[in-house]
Amino acid sequence: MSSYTYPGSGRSVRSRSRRGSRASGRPAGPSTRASTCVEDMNEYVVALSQSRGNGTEVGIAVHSLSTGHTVLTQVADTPFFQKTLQHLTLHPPCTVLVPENRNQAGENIPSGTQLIEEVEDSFELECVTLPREYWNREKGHDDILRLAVRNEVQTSTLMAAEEKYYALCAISALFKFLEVRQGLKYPKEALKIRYASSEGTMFIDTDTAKNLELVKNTLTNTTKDTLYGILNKCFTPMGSRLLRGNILQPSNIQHTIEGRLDAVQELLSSPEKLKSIRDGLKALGSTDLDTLILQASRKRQGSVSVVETEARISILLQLQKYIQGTKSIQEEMTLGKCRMLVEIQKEMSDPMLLEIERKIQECLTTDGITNSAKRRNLTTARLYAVKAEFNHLLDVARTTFKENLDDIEHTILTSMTERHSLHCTLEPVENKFRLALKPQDVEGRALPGECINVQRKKTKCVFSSVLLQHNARLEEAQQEILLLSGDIVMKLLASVLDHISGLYRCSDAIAKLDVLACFAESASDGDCVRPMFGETIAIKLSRHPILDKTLGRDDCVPNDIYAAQGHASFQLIQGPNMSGKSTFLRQVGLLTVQAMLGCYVPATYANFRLHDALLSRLSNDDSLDRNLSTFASEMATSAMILGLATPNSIILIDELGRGTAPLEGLGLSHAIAESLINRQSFVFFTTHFHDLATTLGSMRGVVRMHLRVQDNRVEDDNNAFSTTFQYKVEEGPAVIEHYGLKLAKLASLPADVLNRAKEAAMSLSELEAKGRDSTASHAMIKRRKLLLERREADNEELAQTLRHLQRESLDEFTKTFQAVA
Ligand SMILES: Nc1ncnc2c1ncn2[C@@H]1O[C@H](COP(=O)(O)OP(=O)(O)OP(=O)(O)O)[C@@H](O)[C@H]1O
Repeated sequence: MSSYTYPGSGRSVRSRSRRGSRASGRPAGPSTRASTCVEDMNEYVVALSQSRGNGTEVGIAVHSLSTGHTVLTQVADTPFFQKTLQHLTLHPPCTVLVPENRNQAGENIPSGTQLIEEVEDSFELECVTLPREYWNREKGHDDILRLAVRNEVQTSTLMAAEEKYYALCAISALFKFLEVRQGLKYPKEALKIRYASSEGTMFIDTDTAKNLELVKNTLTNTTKDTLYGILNKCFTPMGSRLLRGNILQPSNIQHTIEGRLDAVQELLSSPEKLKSIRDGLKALGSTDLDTLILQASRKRQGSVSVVETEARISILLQLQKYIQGTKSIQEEMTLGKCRMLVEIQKEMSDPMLLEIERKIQECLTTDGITNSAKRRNLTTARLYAVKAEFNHLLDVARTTFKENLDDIEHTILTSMTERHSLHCTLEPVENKFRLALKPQDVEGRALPGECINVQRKKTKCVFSSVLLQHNARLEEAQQEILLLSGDIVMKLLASVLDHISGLYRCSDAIAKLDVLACFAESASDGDCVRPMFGETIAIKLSRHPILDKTLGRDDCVPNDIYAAQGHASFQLIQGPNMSGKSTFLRQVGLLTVQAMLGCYVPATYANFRLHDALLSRLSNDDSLDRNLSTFASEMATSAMILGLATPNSIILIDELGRGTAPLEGLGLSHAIAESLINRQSFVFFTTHFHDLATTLGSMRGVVRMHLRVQDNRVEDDNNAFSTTFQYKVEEGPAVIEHYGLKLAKLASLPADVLNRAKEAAMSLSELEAKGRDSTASHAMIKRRKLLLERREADNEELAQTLRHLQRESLDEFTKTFQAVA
């Protein structure tokens, strides 16, 4: 068991080696290493509040440090906390807060130790404990009231969180931590806080997200060659964020998905419109509107110093530019017919945005201090950022300033020319002025004594003058202007933020539009088809979405996929090593996610089901880095799958039972498969166990498939042969035997080793065949004996036994018949 130190509130709770901690403790949980991607930069502060005792109710509050977005939720979790981990994968944490508890001796101990272990192992961080009094339901409720932007989202958040005790506790601890420990004080009603329900989404456990490489390439630790990487053609950070969230938690509500598909179809039908919209989005640049809104909220209060005023003006001008940018996009959308595009257009033309634009336009000059061409004239820009005639007092101060400036210009410049023949110019710098001369005017020449702070540069010589320094009136007037401007800008920002909900709505709308336009763009450059949804999975000539891009369309072999409730829910897939089994499984998973995002898929026809969960046991999650044995990991993942699988789940299992003795592996694989068949989940199951095909083959719902391989056999004493992998999935059992040996030959294993391996394999096959015969005769003897014994038993029991034996014999007959055929 891991050793913890209990150093008191707010300090790390763990002082153990992460590796190996599980090996000595409870059974290993499924690998849950998070699938974060580089862009996320783990920027979320997360608070977790778990029900006491054996319950697994977990309240989660997450807060983005860059956008201020706060999401709370409460989940009834599995024993290994997959749902909590999935939520954290969506919001990669930099800090995780947990409540501290006291044991009988009055010492502080972290509560929910198992949850803490899972989180620490998955996200490679150490949780931070906070005193119990921070975790307060009422305070959580008040925080939402105090900090959330007042709009319909706040109302629905309060309603949804009303009965969620642990979620409210978590949010109260979160804000207490941010305010007290981090000194982050948010102004009232400035944050986007929402309650997220997992209802209406497909659950994807963290292992599956990782193994399908949905958002992170495990080899390169980037988004390259991931589903996110190939789909993400978004221009805005909000769009990319939304896309990533949707990939990790796709919708399973048909209305929502069809709405997106309608929008994509409409954009696809008008390439010019799509291009103009994407050009408009591109012009918005990489500015993160959510971050900008948060910065604006933070600047709502504070000093009116020059630096602060400058920052406020910069934010206001960026907001104005953003709103103007959205206008051009709206114009392109006026012809929108489908529901979602109409809604987006409505959100983007929110009257609040026009009001914000009007207010900024009325007050500020647009070519203010953000204009880089004028940066050298910063002081002047600062002084004239607020428009003339906007404020009478400001106009008066400016007139005084101008008079002083003219006066100085006249006195000093004239005096310099007349007395020293130096033709100076006046140059504003920071909050003061200085004089400047061209280098050739001062070359080899000493400057008069009244010139001080002389700096000779390549392009000019700058200096100050005693006269200039003593001009207090000029500085006074300048300060007056800056103070008045600061006050005006502060009020302007506050009045702009009265419309903060309009800004947040606009940000959401831009994100949605960006994602839809990116789906349309992806669909426009390839043979993709609009997916449909029904009771069966039927996909014609589908391509692996990532291989399609990386290998190229010509080299990516298309495959049909079919599964249906009842007669074909369990696909048992066999084939030699390297024949493409794992790739096929991943293809099924990726296409399912892609379709449920509302995205066209690479196929010629596609019908999907809407699933409640996508679960998997794929072969590259052996978690060596977590000191888990392959077998322990397999069993834990299988337990998780069996715990969550329903008839609406889609499950991908790749070569189960490899990590233990073959017979045990076969037995476990059979039992797990049988359980999934009985649940009627849609399962794609690859295996190297030939016997599994025999034991499962006759069960209702099982369809046997194989990956076609062309065996170019010229088998002689030298084992000369070659195998062509065709990556084509076909119905029926696999036909090539000892393909492992053939692949080993291709890998240039020494000939003597190969020959020995072949001999051993042949002998084992013979032994196995003999064993099967003797087992069969043994079973027959047992059956006869049983029949004799049953003669004495009551008639019904006898009838049942006979029926059972009849079924068994029939099955065996069918199998023999199929084998002979
Ligand atoms: N449909 C396809 N089109 C093109 N190439 C493919 C296709 N399917 C698989 N491949 C290629 O074949 C290689 C082997 O595929 P994969 O790993 O899926 O085989 P496998 O049967 O699972 O092998 P093993 O049993 O050894 O794990 C992959 O590297 C992949 O690039």
